[in-house]
Amino acid sequence: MSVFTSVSIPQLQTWLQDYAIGELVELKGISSGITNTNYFVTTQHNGTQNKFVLTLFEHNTLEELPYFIDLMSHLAAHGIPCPKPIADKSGNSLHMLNGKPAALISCLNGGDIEAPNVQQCAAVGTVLAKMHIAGQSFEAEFPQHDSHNQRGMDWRVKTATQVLPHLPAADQQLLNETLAFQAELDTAELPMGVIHADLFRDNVLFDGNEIGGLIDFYYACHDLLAYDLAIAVNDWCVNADGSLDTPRLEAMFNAYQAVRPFTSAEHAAWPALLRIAALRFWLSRLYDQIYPQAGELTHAKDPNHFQRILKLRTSLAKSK
Ligand SMILES: Nc1ncnc2c1ncn2[C@@H]1O[C@H](COP(=O)(O)OP(=O)(O)O)[C@@H](O)[C@H]1O
Ligand SMILES: N[C@@H](CCOP(=O)(O)O)C(=O)O
Repeated sequence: MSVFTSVSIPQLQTWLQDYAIGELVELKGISSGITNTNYFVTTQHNGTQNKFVLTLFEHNTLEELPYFIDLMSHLAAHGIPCPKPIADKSGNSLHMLNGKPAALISCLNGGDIEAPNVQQCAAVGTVLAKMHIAGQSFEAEFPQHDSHNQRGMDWRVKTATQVLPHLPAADQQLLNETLAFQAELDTAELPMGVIHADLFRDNVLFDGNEIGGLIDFYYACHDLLAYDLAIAVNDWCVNADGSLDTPRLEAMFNAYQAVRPFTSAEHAAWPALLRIAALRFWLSRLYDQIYPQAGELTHAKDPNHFQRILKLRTSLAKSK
């Protein structure tokens, strides 16, 4: 159950008085999700019912959030299917609620899929490339935003230090070898921009083979564009043992290239980026396992899955 901060109906009714979205009809906690508190909110306005998602941010300060709110507004305005933040009567989309920063966003259609098919992987490749392109005008429009990378190189190095003493010798060796590899990796020629940074299957809503939308932009940041595709490939295009499934990989990769072709430097770095992307999620899952947050982690995620992926991507990179 992922409602960490409860909101009562009278509390929300008071909060919604600043918005022009009508009367509250229903408030329903969302059980999936592991980071923030989310509710479905239904209102009635001029005889029409509208559905929204209310998010209470459990780990971000109010100051950190405008980047994500402005990013979603920008992407939605540029045709990327993603939630649109709802502004109040004064034009503000961020407010405190029950001691937490909170925002209302539009509710998208569809649900997440466990076992994606080739068409769905292609659709993700296409939308991710379009998002990367739309991100360029976002960075030009909002140069003042500090896009803090919560899971970048500094975090990976710090987290590795925290988990290393708890690992068996073989995993320590794998981790040390990968840390040395990422420190040596020359990324100077690789295009950067806004990345989603966590485009896993649970962050894309599908209606059949059609994308309803991308959600959970709260790791978005300025980083290597091809790394974002590597993150998605490592979740969407793998078999149960972590090996890459060629038809899904080709579908996602080619669909991405059709919209934003890789540079030759990105092609050369691709095996390395798959490896770094595996490291990032191995580390976060290890950290959550070794240092569980009391009452918070409701859906434990298996670090060994990403250890296997990292080993496989390491062999792949060495074979190139
Ligand atoms: N804009 C949205 N439209 C529809 N459903 C949403 C939307 N945002 C979140 N959800 C639902 O809420 C769930 C949790 O959201 P998510 O952002 O992944 O939470 P967390 O950040 O806590 O992991 C999603 O799996 C999805 O079912
Ligand atoms: N999609 C990730 C979870 C999000 O990352 P975290 O750093 O918040 O744990 C996963 O499946 O591990």
